[in-house]
Amino acid sequence: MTMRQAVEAQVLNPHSELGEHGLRQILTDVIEEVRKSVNQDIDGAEILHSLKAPWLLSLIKVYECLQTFLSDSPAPALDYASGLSLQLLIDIRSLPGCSEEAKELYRLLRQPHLQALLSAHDTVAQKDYEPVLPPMPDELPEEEEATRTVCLVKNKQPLGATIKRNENTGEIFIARVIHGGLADRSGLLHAGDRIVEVNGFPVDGMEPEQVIQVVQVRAQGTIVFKVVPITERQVHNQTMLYVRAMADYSPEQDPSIPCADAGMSFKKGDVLEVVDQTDALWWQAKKLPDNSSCAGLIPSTNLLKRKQRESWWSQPYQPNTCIHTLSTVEEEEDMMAIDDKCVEADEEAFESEEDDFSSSTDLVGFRRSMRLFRRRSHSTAQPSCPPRCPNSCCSALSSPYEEVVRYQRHPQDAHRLITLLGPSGVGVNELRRRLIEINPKIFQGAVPHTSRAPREYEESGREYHFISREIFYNMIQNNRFLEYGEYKGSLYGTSVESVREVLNSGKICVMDIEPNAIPAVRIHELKAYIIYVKPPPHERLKETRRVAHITTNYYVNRPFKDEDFQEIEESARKIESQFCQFFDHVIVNDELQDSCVQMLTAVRKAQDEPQWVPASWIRPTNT
Ligand SMILES: Nc1ncnc2c1ncn2[C@@H]1O[C@H](COP(=O)(O)OP(=O)(O)OP(=O)(O)O)[C@@H](O)[C@H]1O
Repeated sequence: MTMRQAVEAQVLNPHSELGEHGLRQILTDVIEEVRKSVNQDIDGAEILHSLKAPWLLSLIKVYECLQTFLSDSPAPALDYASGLSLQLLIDIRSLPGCSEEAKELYRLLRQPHLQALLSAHDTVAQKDYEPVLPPMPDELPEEEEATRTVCLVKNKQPLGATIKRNENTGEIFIARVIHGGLADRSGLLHAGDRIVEVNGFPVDGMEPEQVIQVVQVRAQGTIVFKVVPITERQVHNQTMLYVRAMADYSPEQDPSIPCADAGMSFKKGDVLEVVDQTDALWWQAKKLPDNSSCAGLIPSTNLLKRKQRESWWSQPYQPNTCIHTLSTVEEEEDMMAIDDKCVEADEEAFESEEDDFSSSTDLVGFRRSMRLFRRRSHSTAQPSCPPRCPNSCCSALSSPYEEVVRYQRHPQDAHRLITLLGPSGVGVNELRRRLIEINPKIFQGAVPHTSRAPREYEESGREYHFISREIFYNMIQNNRFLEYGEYKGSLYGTSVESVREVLNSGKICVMDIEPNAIPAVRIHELKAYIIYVKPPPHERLKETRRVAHITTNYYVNRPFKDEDFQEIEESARKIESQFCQFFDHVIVNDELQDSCVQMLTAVRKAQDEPQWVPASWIRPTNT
């Protein structure tokens, strides 16, 4: 007999029991029938015919059974099963010589889970669902406020709430509840609740420190708060916000923080998840990657800006950094001991030196010229931003927090610009050169512009874009340069177009920059990934550069001296302290081979893995 026949037989014999098995059969059969019908092209007559099909009749019968069951709600046979079982136990125990069956029944009835089951049965049978509340006092004083008693079980972790005192009334209030802390997780204490008692001690008139002492008496165990709940709770402003810290912050050094223990320290470059911005002054945030469930207090943007202005502890990056200067770097004037064994450097020497490295057009002399220009200009006062700073770096960098979002480059999108940054002599150029050499089909530098005349062997668009001074100035006016400068009477610069050209060709553009150019490359279009090349510890620096040669302001290729190492280290310290918040990756340039491998890995990550990037790159902001 098939399943379907069985079901139909059941329908034809209405007196047979519709047991669980039968019901399952009916439902299985119905599903089967429906599946078949769906696959068939059924016309109207067939649908009508199927209305008297046995499976449909079975289904109707099931429906009717369910309806009957719902209308006759089941009533308990008795509502004192636990009492009955107790009586039974007493009776069995008093039997003089009881049978094995009676002993077994005694054992069964004594089992705690059976007793619990019978008790639950009685509770349901007696519909005894409400808690027993103490009787209401007949006469309640009208002005008495409704209080709530809150018991929290503490296990060494902090309570996760701060308190404040109303100076006029002396009343103690919960100032804020820390996101993810004990009080927050309990859901019973809220900012604005008035604390009346702690562990039975009335707290009105106490100093907040005294209240804390009462709470801290018990490091562990139950703490009982009697509170008058706030009537209108603040709506928590919990929009998801991720920021990168552009300044260091230490609650221990901040006398204005409401509760230093609840504060969270952070360093430049840390990514923070702001979980609560309800308070205008003190936000709550977690440091990513998030290891703790509990948030900490951090100053809001406005408050931190104010603190920075007051310059208490942090020295934010002063954004007068565009190297938009056309001041000519004069010939050497400063005193410096000349090493006779070395070749004195001039631009020509640098350029032929570069040409010796490789015939690659990426390795033109611009970099040396540019670096020399930069080095020399570093000793002079930094120019300030021109009125129309091309990259609005002033506004972007003066904020102590930069909003960031997680971004992963789509394979079809242009590559991110790879920028290398580091103290002069650390090996930025070496690493950049090696990267391009590894795979020139993938990596390429941008062709710079210059106002100087081409040499015999040079071709415009290969070594440089050779342009007139006027055109160069015009490009400066139109903010076309990521950075530019003047060296020995000629202008040099890297334009956005040159970088764009490389990116549009599908290659990865690799560029070395000075810190001053950071704002110019951190833009939506280029999405620069900044790799900082850091010197290794002093001994390793000396060891690895034993046979290497440095090119200084004056000489090409002379062996490294102790002063060079000191200069590199000093410059590294300055760059790190001012700009570390912009580093996406740090490579310690110890063994050259290792550094190259690290660089390839970093470049792959930059292009293929999600990274935190400024939110303004992804969506326009109002700032
Ligand atoms: N890890 C390393 N081990 C040994 N030598 C290195 C290492 N990195 C770089 N060098 C060598 O150090 C010298 C200086 O490197 P490089 O010219 O790349 O410096 P730089 O950071 O570009 O500075 P600058 O812009 O002033 O030229 C070069 O001779 C280079 O080969």
